[in-house]
Amino acid sequence: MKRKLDQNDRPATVPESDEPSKAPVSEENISFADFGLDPRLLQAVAKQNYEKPTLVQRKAIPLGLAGQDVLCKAKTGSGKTAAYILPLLASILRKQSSSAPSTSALVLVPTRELADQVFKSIEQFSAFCAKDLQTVKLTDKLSDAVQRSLLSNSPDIVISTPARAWNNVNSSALSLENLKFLVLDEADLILSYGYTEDMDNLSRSIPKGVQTVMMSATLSSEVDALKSIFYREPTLLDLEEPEADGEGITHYVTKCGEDEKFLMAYVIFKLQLIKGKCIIFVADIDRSYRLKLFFEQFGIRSCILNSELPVNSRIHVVEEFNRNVYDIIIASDEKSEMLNVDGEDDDEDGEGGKVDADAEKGADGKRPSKKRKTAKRDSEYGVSRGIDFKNVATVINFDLPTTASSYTHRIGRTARAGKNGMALSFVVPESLYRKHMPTTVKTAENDERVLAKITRQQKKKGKEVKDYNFNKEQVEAFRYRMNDALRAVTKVAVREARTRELRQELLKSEKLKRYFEENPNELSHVRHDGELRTARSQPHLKHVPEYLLPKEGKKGLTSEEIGFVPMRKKGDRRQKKGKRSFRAGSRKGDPLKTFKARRKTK
Ligand SMILES: Nc1ncnc2c1ncn2[C@@H]1O[C@H](COP(=O)(O)OP(=O)(O)OP(=O)(O)O)[C@@H](O)[C@H]1O
Repeated sequence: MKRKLDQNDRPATVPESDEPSKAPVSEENISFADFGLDPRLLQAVAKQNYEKPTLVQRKAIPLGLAGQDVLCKAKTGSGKTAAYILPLLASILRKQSSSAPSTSALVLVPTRELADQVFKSIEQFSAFCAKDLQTVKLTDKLSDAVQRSLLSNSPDIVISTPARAWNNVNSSALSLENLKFLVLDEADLILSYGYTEDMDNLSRSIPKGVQTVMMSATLSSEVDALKSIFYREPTLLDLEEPEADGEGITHYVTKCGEDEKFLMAYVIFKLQLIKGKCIIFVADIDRSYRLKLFFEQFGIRSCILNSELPVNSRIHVVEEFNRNVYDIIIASDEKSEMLNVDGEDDDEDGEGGKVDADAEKGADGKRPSKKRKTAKRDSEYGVSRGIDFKNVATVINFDLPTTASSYTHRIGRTARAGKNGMALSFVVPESLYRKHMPTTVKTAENDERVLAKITRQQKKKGKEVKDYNFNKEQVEAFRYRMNDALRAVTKVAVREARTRELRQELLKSEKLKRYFEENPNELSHVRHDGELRTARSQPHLKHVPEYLLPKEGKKGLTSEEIGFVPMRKKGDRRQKKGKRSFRAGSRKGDPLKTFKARRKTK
């Protein structure tokens, strides 16, 4: 059995290259060039401005290049994608150009969103050798005939969910006969999405000796189960990166009643207490529309992400968010909602997944009928796992997730690639929980108990979960307006908004489908953060009257050190415009100083 490596081990041997031998390079100073990668790959790495490999890349790339099986656990946002893509591409480029075309690599992912992201990463890393390899992703909404024709040329790399991959293998459209490289990205999630049977089937079609790499942010019993598809014992990389003081994520919670969540969200966004881009997680789809309509009342623009929306729109929303077109995404994290309806206990270390899988699977190992009934939802949807939302300053848990593990993945959307970020969670105390939480959101596990687990989980990582120092008295001044807005957001308005958005997005999705490949730049006019206008409009709410604002400005609402998370890089579109940000102490643009909360221009 191969031994387990940890981060203190010296780097695995860098494979031989034709270059004359150099003095050994120390672990920390290793560069991408030291891996002996194909120059075309190095060019692509340089184009992405990656200066140095991250820890997971330093450990996993040499193993991958040496042909070893790897099972790797590394934290969210640590650069796992490049850690497997680079060895995968290197292995394909080593293939004899004279050999007959065949599919050499299969990348299995749990969601369509992730498939799209992996596809784009492969495109970026193969930018200088694009003519030498072909990549196909099978997760778009394509007919079987189209998928068959895509596969007819035996593309070098296929990216797919296990279900799609198996369908195509089963119909002989995809041959895995010459497979050399298998990747399971977000490995622990693959089983919890109900792909057990597909994985079993696929494992029988995969030839022995295929190099297998599994990547995950958590190690769980699902990963153990998946190990059975390995033909060799993998090298285990269990990497825990030390965070320097003040780096990474700062965790805040604020205890509040159900309606106070809306009050705080209003104050936070209308008065720009939090700067930069933000993802707000809510427990279900209706809640996301409720919050969006609520924000609309105040002229706060936001986009929605949920499993009901067409996949093209979902992908486009993430892309545009990453290009800084939008500031706020409201995402319903339906997996965690559905997976924990029975309130099973979860693992405190955030290494969970078992609960997810057990709750998700029926006795036959398939997804439960509850899910089949909601047929319109895409079972291959997922945003809290694996998606690389860029430069997210804050993750707000408007509804607390039901497990500590789910918390880890949600907050992993911020502080990625060595940046800083903030997580703010609204926690409904036990006394109010039973009484006021909507039944759709309520679970057997109440917020306070989940919070206790999260706190323990973070403590083990040396992190503190702090109180968000909100001056509740000052915030109270805004309650009247909050109530006004919330009254307009009726159940009927939410239902209509949901239907309307779906209709609009289906139309947009058609457009996106037609133009995605040919004219990606022409899509800038397809926005996803328009007003739904199904709630009664109250124009006066869009302005913040002077008398509501505390004399001390922002300080009157939150303590000085929280809220602002500098995230922007040079050359950022919005930063260039310089429209929304204001410096501390400057009156210009600060709604608390000018007493005019400005609406974002369209
Ligand atoms: N060596 C590097 N230097 C700078 N940035 C990097 C490097 N490697 C990766 N990144 C960037 O870090 C971000 C996170 O990378 P990636 O999505 O691969 O993380 P991950 O570990 O797969 O996260 P998750 O577990 O959430 O899927 C990406 O924006 C990526 O471009």
